[in-house]
Amino acid sequence: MLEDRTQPLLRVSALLKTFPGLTALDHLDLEVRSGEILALVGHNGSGKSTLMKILAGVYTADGGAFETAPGTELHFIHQDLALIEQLSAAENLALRSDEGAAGLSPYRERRIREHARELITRFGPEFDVTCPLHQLSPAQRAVVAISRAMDGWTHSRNVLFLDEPTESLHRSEVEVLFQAVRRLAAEGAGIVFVSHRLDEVWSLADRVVGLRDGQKVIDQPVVEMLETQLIEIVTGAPHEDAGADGTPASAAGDRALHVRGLSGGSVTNFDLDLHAGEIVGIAGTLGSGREAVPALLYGSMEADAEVFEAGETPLRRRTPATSLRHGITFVPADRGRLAVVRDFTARENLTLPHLAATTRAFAPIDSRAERAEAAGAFAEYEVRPARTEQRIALFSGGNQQKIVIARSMHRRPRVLLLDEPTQGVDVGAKSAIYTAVRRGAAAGTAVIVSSSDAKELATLCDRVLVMRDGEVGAELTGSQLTERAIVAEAYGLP
Ligand SMILES: Nc1ncnc2c1ncn2[C@@H]1O[C@H](COP(=O)(O)OP(=O)(O)OP(=O)(O)O)[C@@H](O)[C@H]1O
Repeated sequence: MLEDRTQPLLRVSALLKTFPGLTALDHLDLEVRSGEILALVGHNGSGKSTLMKILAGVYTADGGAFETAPGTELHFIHQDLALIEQLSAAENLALRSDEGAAGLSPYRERRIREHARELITRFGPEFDVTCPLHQLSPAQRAVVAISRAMDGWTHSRNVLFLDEPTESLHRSEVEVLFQAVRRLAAEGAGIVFVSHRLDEVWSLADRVVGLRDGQKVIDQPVVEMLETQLIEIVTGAPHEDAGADGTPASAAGDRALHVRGLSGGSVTNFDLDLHAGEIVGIAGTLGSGREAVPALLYGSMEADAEVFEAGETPLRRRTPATSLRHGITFVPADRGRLAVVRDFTARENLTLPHLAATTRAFAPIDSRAERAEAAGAFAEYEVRPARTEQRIALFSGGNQQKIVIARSMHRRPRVLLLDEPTQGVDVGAKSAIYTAVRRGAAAGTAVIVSSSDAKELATLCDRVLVMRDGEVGAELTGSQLTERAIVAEAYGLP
């Protein structure tokens, strides 16, 4: 244990972690001091989550050590949030505190509900704390995880690790979270913040530690850094604006979707005319309906529609299976639960939905064709490590996202529905995904992108529908389509 109060709260020395055939952490040294916010950055697969898992006791290191100051606790919010999906927000929060044991108290239910509400409203709009977590949006689940990590601290000199906590949050929600984080740091906590959003690193961090292939390549105060320098360190490549590689596809072609009066979840009377080759964004704050639109269009969320036509074909009973048959595919935000078969290899996950293409009649799967297809997708999307035979669950979060997007683009769908497509993805991969989406649109796919990232929508889309209170509040195109305008419309600002 670190004894002296002027010493760091956490010191990591020469930490080493290997997995078969790769070194995930290569003799990493790191210090976290009281009162500082440290941004931990690095490309997908650079070792950030591995470091946190070792400190949290999930993995054992193969070498090196770490120590904490007396009384300092380490708290973690992992990418997968580690919440119990079948329980409500209130119950998840009660598990963290002594309330979980007070099962006989008649007032227990009310008390845990009130406690949960109190914690959750620190981070923005209140929601139903008694509803099971799997019915909440990703952003609401993140809010529950953050509330749980900050609940019940007896003193402030703890270290809080946040692994991409803002991925599903809108900009204003991010600012609420940042204010809470800054308050904790000002009270003496050490914060380690993992993010691929460099603008967030800029606005929040005091110091930046950069990892590349498990090694520390930079450790310096943020004020001494240039943004381009940071991007180069993280990607290992000269900086190019992620959105600067081509103009948005704008050739509006045949009708892909014609929808009138779509209602379901928090959305009412949603109308859409989508054409081949168009990229249409869906923006809006948490609770505006933005996050429900792709699932409603896909049929994975219950919805009614007065008119729903794919091309010229009316779809009366819509389910994911009928959508797929009519060329409508969906990449959900919550890929860990909804988009991958965790025990299958990356190759199997890539080729599963379209095995017919690599299967000859009455013959086993043509594994050579399947392998060639997987290798091609890995190269195109820069998936790391380039091991198509590795179980998908062993890839880092961002690399899993690249695999899922590659899969859905493969069969040239009529309509591609993307929910938070670059969540957890580094700047290099973001650029690869934008290029692939534009290429798909140029080849005739109509794309819907629901995103909390206004800059992403302004960069990628031909037009953006801004949701407010479950309805389309504004449609932005041409010169009106800017990041600022999207945010202003989402919040009803002048
Ligand atoms: N259990 C495991 N078995 C084998 N390899 C693993 C395992 N866990 C992680 N890895 C590998 O270790 C490397 C580091 O992964 P890690 O998840 O720490 O990256 P990361 O920096 O958090 O990435 P991301 O930004 O995509 O979340 C990657 O190459 C990953 O594939």
